[in-house]
Amino acid sequence: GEDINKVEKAGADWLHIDIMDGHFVPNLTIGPQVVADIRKRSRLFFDVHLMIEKPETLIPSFVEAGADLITVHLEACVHLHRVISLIKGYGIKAGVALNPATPVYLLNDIASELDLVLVMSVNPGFGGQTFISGAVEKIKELKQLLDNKGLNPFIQVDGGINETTGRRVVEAGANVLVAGSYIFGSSDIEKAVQSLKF
Ligand SMILES: O=C(CO)[C@H](O)[C@H](O)COP(=O)(O)O
Ligand SMILES: [Fe+2]
Repeated sequence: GEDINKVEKAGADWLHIDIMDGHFVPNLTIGPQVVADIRKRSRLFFDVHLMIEKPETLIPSFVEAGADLITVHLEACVHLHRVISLIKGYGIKAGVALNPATPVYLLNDIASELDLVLVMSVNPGFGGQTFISGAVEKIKELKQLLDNKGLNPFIQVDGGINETTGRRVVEAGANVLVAGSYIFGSSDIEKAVQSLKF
C-alpha cells in the first residue's frame, strides 16, 4: 500500500499488476483478492498483466476486483478472439502480450480488436531481468503493422525498462512503459518516474 501511494504521488499514470500462476510462467504472485484490496487504496488506472494459463477462467474475478485493462498472453489463449471479446464485454480495455520469441505477424487478424499490445522485453516470470534488445526492432515492426491498418492501440513495453532502454523503445514507437526494479529500486522514486516521461 505504501509503495503504491509513493508511485501515485510520484506521478505514475498507471499501476501495472503482474499476475503469475506458476504454470504459464515459473513464478507465482497474487490473485484477484489482493487486486481488490489494493483497489481500495488507489485510484490509479489498474493495468493487469495476466501471465496465466486459461485466462478466461479468472477474467470475471479480475474485472470484479477493479481492473481497468486486462492483458492476456497470445501464447496462453487457444481462442484469443473469444478472450478479447470477453474482456471488452465488461466495458474495460483489452490487451495482448507477446513473449520475446512470438512474432508480431500473429497479431494480424486480431489487431483491430485491441486497445493495447504489450511487447515483452524479457521472458515473463521475474522482475529485475536484463532488457532484450530485439524488442526495439519488434516495436518498429509492430508500429508498421498497425500503421498499415490505420490502427492506434497503446504500444506497451515491459521488462528491463530504465531511462536508457525506455528512450530506445519510445523512439521505436512505444507509448506505455512498465518499470518495476528501476522505480522501486531507486532512492528517488519521483525522479525515476519522471525520467520515463519522454
Ligand atoms: O511482467 C513482468 C515480468 O514478467 C514485469 O512487469 C517486469 O519484469 C517488470 O519488472 P522490471 O522492470 O524489474 O523488469
Ligand atoms: Fe508485467
